[in-house]
Amino acid sequence: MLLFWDIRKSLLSCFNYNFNCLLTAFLYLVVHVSVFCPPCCDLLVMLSGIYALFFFLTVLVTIAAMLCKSQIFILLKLFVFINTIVRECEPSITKNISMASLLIFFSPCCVIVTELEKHIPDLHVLITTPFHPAYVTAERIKRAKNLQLLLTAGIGSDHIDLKAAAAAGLTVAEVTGSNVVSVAEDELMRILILVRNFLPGYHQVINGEWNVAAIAYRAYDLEGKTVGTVGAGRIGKLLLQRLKPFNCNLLYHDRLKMDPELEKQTGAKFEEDLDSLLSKCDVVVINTPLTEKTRGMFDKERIAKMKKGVLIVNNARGAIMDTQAVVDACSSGQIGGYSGDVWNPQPAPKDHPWRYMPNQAMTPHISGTTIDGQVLLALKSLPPFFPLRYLHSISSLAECNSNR
Ligand SMILES: NC(=O)c1ccc[n+]([C@@H]2O[C@H](COP(=O)([O-])OP(=O)(O)OC[C@H]3O[C@@H](n4cnc5c(N)ncnc54)[C@H](O)[C@@H]3O)[C@@H](O)[C@H]2O)c1
Repeated sequence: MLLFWDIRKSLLSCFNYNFNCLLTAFLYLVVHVSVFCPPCCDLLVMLSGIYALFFFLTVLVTIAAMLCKSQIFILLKLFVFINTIVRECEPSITKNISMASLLIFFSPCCVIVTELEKHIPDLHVLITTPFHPAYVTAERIKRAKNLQLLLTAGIGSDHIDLKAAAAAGLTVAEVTGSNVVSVAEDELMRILILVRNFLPGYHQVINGEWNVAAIAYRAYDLEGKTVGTVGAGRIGKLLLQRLKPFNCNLLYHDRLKMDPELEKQTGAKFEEDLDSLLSKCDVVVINTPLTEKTRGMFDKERIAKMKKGVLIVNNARGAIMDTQAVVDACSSGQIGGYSGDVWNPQPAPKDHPWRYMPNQAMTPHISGTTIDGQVLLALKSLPPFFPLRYLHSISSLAECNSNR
């Protein structure tokens, strides 16, 4: 699979550089030889035919390789999770799983969901992603008589009915710590987008407008603002570290206090009481998992306790928010801006109200799916399967971009 990537790279560079050079040289040759040696024309026509055939084949293989690009990360994930099985599961589970019985459902669009329904009674292992989750309901678990392992390709297994999985004796595993940098960076970006009122300016450009005042009246500097993270685990801590140079007042709320050294390094202050943190923050970022306790944690009453015009970033899970309460608060101005990549449910239906509420900067579930995030996800688990040099060869941003 990685070899294929390299083939694609060399084909593209051949196409971009070598081919252009060769073509230019060839055209020079045709013109010069035809002028000075007319009988050679037939030979040149034949050579042109061979060259055109070569070119046509190159284009075909390049297109095929480009189409395969989207499959590469799916395959990377596959290897990550096979490794997870080997490392994290009891031998009693893994020894019964043959590769033939490992059916994978990464993207449950309607066709694949139908496939999932069809195959679920035969599955031993089911791999799903939080990005486009196949909701593993109690009903599906009940039908999956052979299921032994549920793997999540990412962080957060709330799309799985964990109680039903536990009752059925299933192991649920996920790749913790995998794409946390990608999510933390994305959160920083969203904070700036909201604080600087970036999106209306962008829309003005698209719409051929120019109205500085319409943007500036609600654009601020981040410096000096109070920013709080609800949940300071892996992602929350990375965010606090990244916010430190912006000279904000940093607060965090979590079930657990951070290591004093990290508290000192980031300057973040612990707030034991959530509502106390919320009443102080200009910007609130949500970084808790979706659990029984956090589901609907931000309802109408809690949002009302926040500062008027508060900016909220939520890349954790959509269901931590009360959907309608967010819409109402964005409309009334209680929430000054809401941004995130997680929805309830996913994929968000076309009529999801968050698509149409004012002052939102929402995206599909993309914060953890950068190229670097996916390569890192693989790097954390792949070494037993592949020499690292193959992966390093695709991790440079310039290289990835030049291959688009
Ligand atoms: N949008 C994405 O692409 C994406 C990617 C990765 C993770 N996530 C989401 O982000 C969440 C956090 O990821 P992480 O890697 O930082 O997880 P983590 O387990 O390292 O951190 C979660 C933190 O939340 C705290 N917490 C849990 N319940 C709490 C509660 N009721 N009140 C206060 N604090 C509570 C925990 O103590 C922990 O410190 C994941 O569970 C997942 O839902 C989203």
